[in-house]
Amino acid sequence: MTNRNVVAPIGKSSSRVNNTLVELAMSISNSNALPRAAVPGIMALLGGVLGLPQKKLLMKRLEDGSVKGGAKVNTWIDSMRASSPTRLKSTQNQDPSPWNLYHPSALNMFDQIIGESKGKQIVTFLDYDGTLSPIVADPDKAYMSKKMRSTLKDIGRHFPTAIVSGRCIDKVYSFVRLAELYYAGSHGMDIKGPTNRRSTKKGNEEVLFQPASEFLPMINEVYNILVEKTKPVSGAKVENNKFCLSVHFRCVDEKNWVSLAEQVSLVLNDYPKLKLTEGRKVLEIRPTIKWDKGKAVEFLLESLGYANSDNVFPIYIGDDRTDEDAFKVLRKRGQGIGILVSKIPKETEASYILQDPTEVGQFLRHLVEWKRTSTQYHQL
Ligand SMILES: O=P(O)(O)OC[C@H]1O[C@H](O[C@H]2O[C@H](CO)[C@@H](O)[C@H](O)[C@H]2O)[C@H](O)[C@@H](O)[C@@H]1O
Repeated sequence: MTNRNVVAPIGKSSSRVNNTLVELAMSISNSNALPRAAVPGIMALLGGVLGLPQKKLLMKRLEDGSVKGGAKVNTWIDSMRASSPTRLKSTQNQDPSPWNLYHPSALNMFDQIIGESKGKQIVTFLDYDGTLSPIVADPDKAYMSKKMRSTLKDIGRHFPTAIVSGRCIDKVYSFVRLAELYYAGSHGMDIKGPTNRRSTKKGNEEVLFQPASEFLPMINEVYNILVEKTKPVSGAKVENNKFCLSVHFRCVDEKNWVSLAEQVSLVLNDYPKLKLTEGRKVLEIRPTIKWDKGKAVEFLLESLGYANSDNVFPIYIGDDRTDEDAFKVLRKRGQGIGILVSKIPKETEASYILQDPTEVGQFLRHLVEWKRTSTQYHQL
């Protein structure tokens, strides 16, 4: 094939073809299916068929983002894979590895944890997906079990309790349906307090804090763009979490992950005020404000009157990278404990481990039982 066969006549269609070639060149450079050594040759070949303006465009795009973007896209994908590996190797029933030694099971260490909390008010902070509900393919069907809900009801009766989620509050509330709890949705950017069940049909309406409200129009705009751009990718799903968005990869064939991530990257190039974090087979887009689940925990502790108190023992349970911000806050305060929900070793600021939502349920029921018994003992 000669260059002449590829280059379209001068005019609009020529520039369209050449712009497509620029996109193609970027996809090739970003692709991790090709050996890196092959990329310069292919780029040179495509460079040969492009007109000068497109060459300049290609050079510029490659310089200020796309090759860099390629590395970025691959990092996102590696990170998503690491957060949710397909083949899970349980950490239980293995020889104790250093990771198991440094991050023991919160169930095995229950008595020690309770000992540490002595004389202090326990406050529980619970992530939703992967912590209270098992990970499922369809994010709209991530229901909690009846048993978990009744455990959560008991937990809320005995301890101030907040659900801290990447989801929008309405969605997470529709799964939990407990008006007596605090909710920090959109990664803590939407905080609401308990409400009197009779005063509102919907449940939680008491807004405490919304630090990203000015981003609402931008988030909606990006949501609409992403829905359009990702339509051709089979299995891709964009979820509007009010102050942030999730692009789901779970049902997308892995060979299409790079091109889906590239689409997201291209859209985000036009929105420097938004940033991206990686979760479990999901890319999460949110405002670049300095607010996260950790800040939400601090805000809630302050609202509960424990800003500078030594008499509080927060327990934060979560499974995701975004929960690390909360684990860090507890470490920094030197108060309470972080519990990571994971079957595999992960880098974490949490002190203890629970394997899955079933173990989370067991741990929470132990807490309820302990509280009931100790209250009865004090009443004697
Ligand atoms: O902070 P979280 O409550 O853990 O929210 C993080 C994301 O959770 C949801 O996605 C995850 O769970 C889905 C249902 O099990 C699963 O299909 C998806 O692959 C997981 O990433 C939620 O849908 C996202 O919007 C949240 O950002």
